[in-house]
Formats: sequence, C-alpha cells, structure tokens
Amino acid sequence: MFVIRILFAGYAREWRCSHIVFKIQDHYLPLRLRDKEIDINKKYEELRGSVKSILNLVVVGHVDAGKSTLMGHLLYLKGIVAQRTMHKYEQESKKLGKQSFMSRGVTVDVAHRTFETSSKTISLLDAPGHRDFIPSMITGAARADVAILVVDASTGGFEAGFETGGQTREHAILTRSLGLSELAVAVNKLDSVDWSQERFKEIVTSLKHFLKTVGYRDSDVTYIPCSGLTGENLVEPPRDTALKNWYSGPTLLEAIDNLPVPERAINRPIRFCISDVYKGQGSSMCVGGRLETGYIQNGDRLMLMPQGDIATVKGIQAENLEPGYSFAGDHVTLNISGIDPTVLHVGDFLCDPQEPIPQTTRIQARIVVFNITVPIIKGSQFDFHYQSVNGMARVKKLVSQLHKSTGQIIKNRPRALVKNSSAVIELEFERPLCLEVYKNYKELGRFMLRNNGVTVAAGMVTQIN
Ligand SMILES: Nc1nc2c(ncn2[C@@H]2O[C@H](COP(=O)(O)OP(=O)(O)OP(=O)(O)O)[C@@H](O)[C@H]2O)c(=O)[nH]1
Repeated sequence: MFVIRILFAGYAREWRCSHIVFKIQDHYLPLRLRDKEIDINKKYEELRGSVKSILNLVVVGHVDAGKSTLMGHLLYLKGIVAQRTMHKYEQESKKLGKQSFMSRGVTVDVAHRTFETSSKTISLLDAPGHRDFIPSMITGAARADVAILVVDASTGGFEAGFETGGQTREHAILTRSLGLSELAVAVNKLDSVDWSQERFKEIVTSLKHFLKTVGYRDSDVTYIPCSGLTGENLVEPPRDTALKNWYSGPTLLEAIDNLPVPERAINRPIRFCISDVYKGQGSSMCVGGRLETGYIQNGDRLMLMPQGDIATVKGIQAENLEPGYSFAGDHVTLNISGIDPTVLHVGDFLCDPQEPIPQTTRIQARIVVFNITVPIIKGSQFDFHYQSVNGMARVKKLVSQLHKSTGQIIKNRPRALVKNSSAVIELEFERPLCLEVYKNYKELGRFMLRNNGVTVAAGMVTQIN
C-alpha cells in the first residue's frame, strides 16, 4: 500500500482512495494534543487527593487452587456478591460435582470487580489458572500493579501446582517478569489439613526459596493462611482456634491493603494501550484499556499507533471515577470520534501526537530463558506477548550470553541458549509493533516469548532498532 505525505497547513487528515492512503500533515504546525495545558498536578490533587488510590490486582495460581472461591467469598463478605447469587452458584457447582460454590462461570462473573480496603480501592482482574489460559493471564498480569498468588495447601495439592507442569512456578515467574514486584501469597484450603502450622511452614519454606530465585525479596512477599471455602482469615481475623493458636498476622484483606500503589506517571507522554474495542453511540467508537502514562481529558486529540490516525476524545468513563479525566494507572473506556473503526485493534496505542510511541520490526532485548527442552538458536520463532499485543518474532541474532546473577558477558555470539540461561538477543517481528525501551517505560518494555503454549522466556527491551 502507498502512503503519500503532502505538507499542508492544518491538522493531519487522512482519506483513502482505492488502495492509496493520503496523509496530509504539517511539519511546521504540528498537531497538538490539546489547545491549553492545565496544571495537572493541581488537578490531580483536586480530583483524586481525597479519593482512595486505586490498586489493580490480579489473582493467579494453579488450576483449582481455589481462586474463584477465595475471591468470590471475599467479595461476598464485603457485601458485593449477594447471598442469592452465592446460593445459585453453590447449587450449580453441586450439579457439576464441585464442592465449591464458585464454578468456572463465576470466574467470568467475578472479573473486573472493585472493592474497598481501608486505604485503597481495589480493581480486581481475575485470571483463570488452566494452562490454556496463560495468554489471558499474561494480559491480566500485564495490566495489574500487584498480584495474589493462590496456592492449594491440601495434601498433594500444593505439590501438584508446584512441581514441573504446575502453574504455581510459571505464574510467579510471569508476575515478576511483568514487573509486579510485591506478592501476597494466599495459602488456601488450609481447613482441609486442620489448620496445620507445619503444613503452612513447609509451603512457605518451599515458596520462599523459589520466589527468591525468581527475584522476589523476602520483604516483598506476605504469606496468609486462609480458606476460601470457610471464609476463615479473609476479612475478619481467624475465629477457628486451630488457626488462632499460632497465627496473628494480617487477614487477606489487610495484606491486600498493605500492597503498595506504584507511582502514577501522570507527567509523562500519553501511552494508552487498547485492550477492548466496541461500537459507541452514533459514529463514535469505545476503546477500553489502561492508561500507562500521562493523563487524558475530554477533547484531547490522540494519535493511534501504529496507524498514525488521529482520534478525538469525546468521553471518558471508569467505575467509581469522575468522568472527563483519566490519569496514569486508570483502567478506563474512552469514547472517541474521527477514526475509521476498521483501523482500530486490540493492542494498538493511543498517544500524544507530538510524542507517539515508537514502532519497530526489530529490537534488542535482554532475556531470561525458562525451563526449555529445545535450545534457542538463530532463526527460532516465537509468539511475542506484550501488554495486549501478540505477534510473531524470530531470533535474528544471539548477541551474548550473560551471567545470570551478575549480568556480565560470559560469551559473545553463543550458538545456542539452553534452559535457565540469560542473554542479549535481537528479535525481528513479522509486522511492526509499538514498544518502548524498558529503562524509559518499565511497563511498556517487558515481554514474554512463548512456543506451543509454553512460556520460553521473559525479556526486557534494551534497544529499538
Ligand atoms: N477444602 C477446601 N476446598 C476448597 C477451598 N477453596 C476451593 N476449594 C475446592 O477447590 C475446587 C476448585 O475451586 P475453584 O475456586 O473453582 O478454583 P479455581 O482456582 O478458581 O479454578 P480455575 O478457575 O479452574 O483455575 C473447588 O471445587 C472446591 O472444592 C478451600 O478453601 N478449602
């Protein structure tokens, strides 16, 4: 397809003629994001100063660890899920042969709920635990600030999730690799082992050792003994003497409240990653997603990347937030106009037109290789997962192999990368992707490489070529 650029006074416009796209752009009067700048720090203080900070939380863990039951029960105790709904699911679960009152159907129902802790509003992003769901778990985790890792404390249950093939390890590696630096570990189903302190200690010891190798410091992780089924130690301190006798730490809700809210980069250029697209009223479109950096207000003109089209923001909506403004870290729906719906895709970015996100077909990256069986060589192909983006990537060059802990080069141009190694590589994409260098935009510079449903490596973009 041809793109013809004509220099012309006025805003950037675009129209199509057969297969030729004309773009009229003025380089002397560049398209402005907004006509007047406001004191954004003052505005933020005015709008959000007295509002509880929002923490985006993802719940991860091995299949059947009890994630839905746990979060469903917590929401019920907080008065968010009605008893009638709980009863309905209990009946349905019984019919399905599950003891739990939460079936997979509830996992969907529970997704995207908000609830309050004493100092925060928690936006809950649920993530199914089954192996097939890892890509959606990556999407969930990529949008979260912090994570709860749910482990099954029942006899053999923890081991099933923790040994090779279980998702406990993989999920912990993924959350860390995606930049979630603090973790609350719900040691769930402890009722099934009579609240055994030995069992709790055994699980904590195994996890502590493993989580350290992944990059979590001991002080970044809190372990909470609990039961999603009985509701013990979720919102209220334990009542069961078998647990009360040896545990006086935080409840799950307190542990969530203690998780830190990352600093919101509201003064940086706009980076809004689209994770949902649907039709709005009239000719407008709605795009859902997370504003990674900057702030957006009604009337802003944003550039859609990688396409380069210009959209105007007509409305901003989010649960429990004031309309008309969105700040870094918010999950919002934008109502936009002036854009051809056929060019909008999940994974695209809306940006400041004067400082759009770079797009590229080639990057240099530092990767950590997981427990693979087939070594990575020049020419290896992978699914590249990043934010809501998914594309094909080929290894163009193995630049150097690094020492895992010191990061020093131990070999230049290695012929292959084996399991648990660390390296600098060059990747080439099938189609242009919008990315940032990790050191400039932490959230936009991390990715995963997957092959045949298995996560092969996690990486950080070090250079955009
Ligand atoms: N004893 C006991 N059993 C539990 C508890 N929580 C969940 N279960 C059982 O664990 C099974 C799985 O619970 P779910 O909540 O569906 O697990 P999940 O992790 O959401 O499952 P997926 O969404 O399929 O990954 C249920 O059938 C319950 O019987 C608990 O606290 N104690």
